Amino acid sequence: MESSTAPVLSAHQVSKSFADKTILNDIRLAIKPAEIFGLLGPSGSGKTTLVKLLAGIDVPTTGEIRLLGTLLPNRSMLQQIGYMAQSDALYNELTARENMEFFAALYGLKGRRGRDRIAETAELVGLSEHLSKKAWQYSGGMKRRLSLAIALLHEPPVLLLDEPTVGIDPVLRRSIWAELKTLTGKGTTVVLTTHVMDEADKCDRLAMIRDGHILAEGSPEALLEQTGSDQIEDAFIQLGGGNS
Ligand SMILES: Nc1ncnc2c1ncn2[C@@H]1O[C@H](COP(=O)(O)OP(=O)(O)OP(=O)(O)O)[C@@H](O)[C@H]1O
Repeated sequence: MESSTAPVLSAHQVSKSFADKTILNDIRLAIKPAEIFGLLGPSGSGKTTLVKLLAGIDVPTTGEIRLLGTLLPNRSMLQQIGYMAQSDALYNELTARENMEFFAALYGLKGRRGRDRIAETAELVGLSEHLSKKAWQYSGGMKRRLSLAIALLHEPPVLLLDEPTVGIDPVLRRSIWAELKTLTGKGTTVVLTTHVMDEADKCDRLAMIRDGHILAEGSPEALLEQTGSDQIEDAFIQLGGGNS
C-alpha cells in the first residue's frame, strides 16, 4: 500500500534552461498532501518558471516532475490542477461571468453545478456584484481575483498560484488566506509563489529560492530557528538570499 505521506507533487533533480541560460538548477521538492507550500524569492529568481513546470505547462530540461505519482506533463492530470498564472489569462471582451462560464465549460462543470460554483467562487473573491462588467473594465486587483476564482472553479485537489495576492487589498487578502486554509483543511494542496515575507509566514512550509537554486526549505518556524532570526526576511538574507 502507498504510504499516506507520499508527496502530492515532487520535483526530482529538475533543471530548466532557455537557450544556454540556466534558470533553475537541481530543484528537489516533495510537496505534502494538504499543506500550503510557499516558493519565496525575489523577482527573477525562477518562481514562475518552477510553478509552470509543477503545473505541467512547461517541460524541465532535465529531471522529473510527478503529480500524484504521474510524470508531467500529462493532459489527463489537468483536471487535478487549478493554475493561476501571474499574467491573467482572461478574455477582455467577455464579461467576468462569461469568462467564468467559459472556464467552467472547459472543466466540464455544467448546469446547476456550474452556476453554483461560479456564484460560490465569485463570492469568495468579492466579485459577486461585478460579474456583468467586461474584463477590460476590471482593475488589476479585480482581474487577479477573477483569475483566482477561475482556478478554484472545479475544486481541484492541487492549486498552483503564482503571486495570488498581488494588487489585492489587505482585507480581501486576509479572506483569501482564510479560504486557502479552509481548502487545505479539506485536503487541498496549495503551492504558491510570493515575494512578500509576511505571507511566507502563513505557509506551512517554504522553499527559499535565489538565482534558480533552493537555498533552504522548511517550516517558517524551523527556518527562523535555524538562522536565529525573528523574521523570515532576516532568515532569507542569512541563508544567502540578500543582494550580492
Ligand atoms: N521563455 C523564457 N525565455 C528566456 N528566459 C526566460 C523565459 N522565461 C523566464 N526567463 C528568465 O528566467 C528568469 C526567471 O524568471 P521567472 O519569471 O521564473 O522569475 P520569478 O521569480 O517568477 O520573477 P517575478 O517574481 O518577477 O515574476 C528570468 O531571468 C527570466 O528573464
